[in-house]
Amino acid sequence: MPRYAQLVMGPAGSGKSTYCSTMVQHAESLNRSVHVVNLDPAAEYFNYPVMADIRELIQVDDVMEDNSLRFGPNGGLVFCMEYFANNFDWLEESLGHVEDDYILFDCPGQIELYTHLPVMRQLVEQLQQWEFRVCGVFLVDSQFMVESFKFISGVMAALSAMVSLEIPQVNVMTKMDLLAPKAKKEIEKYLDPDMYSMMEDNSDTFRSKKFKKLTKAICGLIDDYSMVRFLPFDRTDEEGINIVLQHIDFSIQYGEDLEVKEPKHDQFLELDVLNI
Ligand SMILES: Nc1nc2c(ncn2[C@@H]2O[C@H](COP(=O)(O)OP(=O)(O)OP(=O)(O)O)[C@@H](O)[C@H]2O)c(=O)[nH]1
Ligand SMILES: [Mg+2]
Repeated sequence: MPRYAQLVMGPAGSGKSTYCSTMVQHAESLNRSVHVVNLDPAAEYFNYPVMADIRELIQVDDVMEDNSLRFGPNGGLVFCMEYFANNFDWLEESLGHVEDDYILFDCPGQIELYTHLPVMRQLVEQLQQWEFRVCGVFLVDSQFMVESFKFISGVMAALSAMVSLEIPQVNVMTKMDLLAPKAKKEIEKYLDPDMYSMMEDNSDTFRSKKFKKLTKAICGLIDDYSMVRFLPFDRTDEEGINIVLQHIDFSIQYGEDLEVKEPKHDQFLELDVLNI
């Protein structure tokens, strides 16, 4: 039986922990069981029940207080994640093996974890060895995406995670509920972007010819291969949340191997009441 995992990634404050708790609630309403593992050793607050918490293994504060290490918050986090990568047996023990496992991994916000450090890739490879099908879910805050240059840098961040992890990835624009109606309209063009026209709209702003050429080449590459696309995520919109979940499920073929489950006793009673 395969197991399923979402690796919830994205820059600091992009809404990863909120996404996880929203998804757990949504899954509950669909009668599906989804668990969350906190992989942020600096996490202070999240409002979902955890199946496992990396802070039981190592905490950033302890690393920073260690006089022989003398790390700041970012170096401390990288140290914690490397320690985690050397202790995957902790994760294996914490995960156990539940039937039809579907687990969300709430990852830290340091972008270097997804661009050039090996930890997340090692985690993916380890999960795959444990028979997990893993989907990357890369979140970016819609508030920072309403201008084309910011959008291009968001696209590049998502793309570097895709390239470094080599797993299916669904990119999500979060906090859509915070956008004013005008910005909401404006953002539609960024969900399925035409990079060439975006580039043309901004061609006056380039001072350097070389930079213009480089940006054009990047935009062309992304557009020609339809490499990056975003799905909107509004935590108040159940239907929208479901569309995101369906895309992810599809990418890891969730449901294809599920066995038909016997309804529980009280579900039989419900059917009786309905005369079915
Ligand atoms: N209105 C609104 N606020 C959101 C949404 N998602 C996140 N937030 C808020 O944005 C802030 C950051 O959200 P988190 O879920 O903690 O973000 P994170 O990516 O886990 O942050 P780090 O773990 O620190 O990197 C919190 O104040 C959330 O309440 C959303 O969809 N709508
Ligand atoms: Mg978080």
